[in-house]
Amino acid sequence: MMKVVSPRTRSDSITEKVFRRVYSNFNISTVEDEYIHRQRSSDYEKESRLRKRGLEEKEEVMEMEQMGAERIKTVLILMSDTGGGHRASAEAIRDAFKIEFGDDYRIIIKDVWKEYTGWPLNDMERQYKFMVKHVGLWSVAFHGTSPKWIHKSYLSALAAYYAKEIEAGLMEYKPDIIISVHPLMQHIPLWVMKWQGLQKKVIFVTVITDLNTCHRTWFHHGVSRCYCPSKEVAKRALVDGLDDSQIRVFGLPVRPSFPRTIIYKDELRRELEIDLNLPAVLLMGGGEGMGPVQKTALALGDALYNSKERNPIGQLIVICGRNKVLASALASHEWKIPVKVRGFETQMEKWMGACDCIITKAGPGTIAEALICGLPIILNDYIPGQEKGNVPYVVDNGAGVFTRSPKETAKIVANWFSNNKEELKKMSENALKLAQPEAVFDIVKDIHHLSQQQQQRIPLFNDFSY
Ligand SMILES: CCCCC/C=C\C/C=C\CCCCCCCC(=O)OC[C@H](CO)OC(=O)CCCCCCC/C=C\C/C=C\CCCCC
Ligand SMILES: O=c1ccn([C@@H]2O[C@H](COP(=O)(O)OP(=O)(O)O[C@H]3O[C@H](CO)[C@H](O)[C@H](O)[C@H]3O)[C@@H](O)[C@H]2O)c(=O)[nH]1
Repeated sequence: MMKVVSPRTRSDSITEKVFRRVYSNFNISTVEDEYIHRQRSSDYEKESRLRKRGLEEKEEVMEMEQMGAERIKTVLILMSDTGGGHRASAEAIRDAFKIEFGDDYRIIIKDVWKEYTGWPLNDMERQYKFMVKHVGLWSVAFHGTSPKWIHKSYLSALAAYYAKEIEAGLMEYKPDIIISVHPLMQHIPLWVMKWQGLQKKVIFVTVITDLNTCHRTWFHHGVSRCYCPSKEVAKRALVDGLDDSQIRVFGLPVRPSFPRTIIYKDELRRELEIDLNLPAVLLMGGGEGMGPVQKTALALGDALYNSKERNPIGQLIVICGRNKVLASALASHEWKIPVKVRGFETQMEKWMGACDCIITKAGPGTIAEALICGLPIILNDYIPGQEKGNVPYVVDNGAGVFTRSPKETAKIVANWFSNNKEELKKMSENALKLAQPEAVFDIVKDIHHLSQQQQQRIPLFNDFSY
């Protein structure tokens, strides 16, 4: 039973103000009842004092109504550093919330599994890294866990085992909205929320960060929304039984710094100390520096050097991500062309903006960012399973080519930089056509809309339900 705040026990605490807002009708009538009662039995002075209080109370209720509308909402984004893609999307969503809604939302990005649970959930980064290094193992794990009964039974066992820890992790921040940007972060939190009776009170949405052949763990029927980056993924969601009303297709969320960086190539090159006149190719392999990066760099070192005229026809930028072994091997090599070897970069939009084309494994984040920058893409590898479908996504849309051969890759770049500039230009135009720079803004606006609808149905639950 809720406590009724009488005028005599009035307090200025926000909780009570909000409380009184929710129960305003009850509260006002209590004030009036008391006023009438006292009017009958007491002297004039008391009567006028109470009347004044009653007016104050009504004013306060109006003030509280305004406060309620403006109350800061908490958004918890669930992700894991299995690769760099999930964090990049989480940060994109955080930044877009900030740009669109200022301080109306408090955004928290967390790997709740890592911080609150035990093995195997708290060790996914290492397991993922190990499995994708042994692609056969990853392929078996990815496809072997595709049937619902397999991943559901395993995940439900983990949810039951870690229910208390996960509940503590999720509820520490009292989120109004939970956004999952990871394939293994639907089932467990939704089950735990159901057990705690919070399912109707906390909005739960999934933002899928794979462009095509994604894992089925992304699709959970209990979500308010499932944001799909492409029509292909939306089709899979429908086949998996999600309702049309749950699905939205806006594109993959990319950090707003990408569309918002005005690309003055010369200025970026000056800032990054890159040669102003030579065409530049960017070589990378996701957040972990995966794929045939080293061999490709060496092949480019040869192919971009005109040995007859003894001058380079292009330059190379290699971003090794967290792969320190790769970075030190490349840094110690002697190059005939200008080469920059970098580790994990936090301003990828600048490096992409300064280059003319990109070579990468088929990571969805890198692809979506490169498209926004209008970079023709050479895909030189893909992780079986979730990245396989990214190859036709790029190639069939004329935004790039696929080859696993480092020599072939180097030849294509040398050709683009010398005889075939037209093809490079055409592919750049196709890349820009495929880009969806507004996706992340469309996603946060839709979540905001959901949250407003929720507030109308269950006003300000957050102050009372946890
Ligand atoms: C024996 C049955 C095992 C069923 C396992 C089902 C679900 C696993 C859930 C939690 C375990 C935590 C281990 C996580 C390993 C890291 C996976 C990861 O984080 O992948 C991230 C990656 C994108 O960044 O995710 C995906 O693209 C899709 C996720 C695919 C889930 C695959 C999980 C496989 C884990 C262990 C299974 C090992 C062998 C399975 C062999 C099954 C043969 C029937
Ligand atoms: O130095 C670096 C290197 C990379 N990045 C960023 O890291 C992200 C890499 O993401 P990708 O999706 O290209 O690839 P990852 O392999 O790192 O991502 C992982 O998550 C993805 C989902 O988002 C896919 O599931 C993918 O298969 C999986 O390996 C990109 O945003 C890229 O800009 C940096 O910020 N700095």
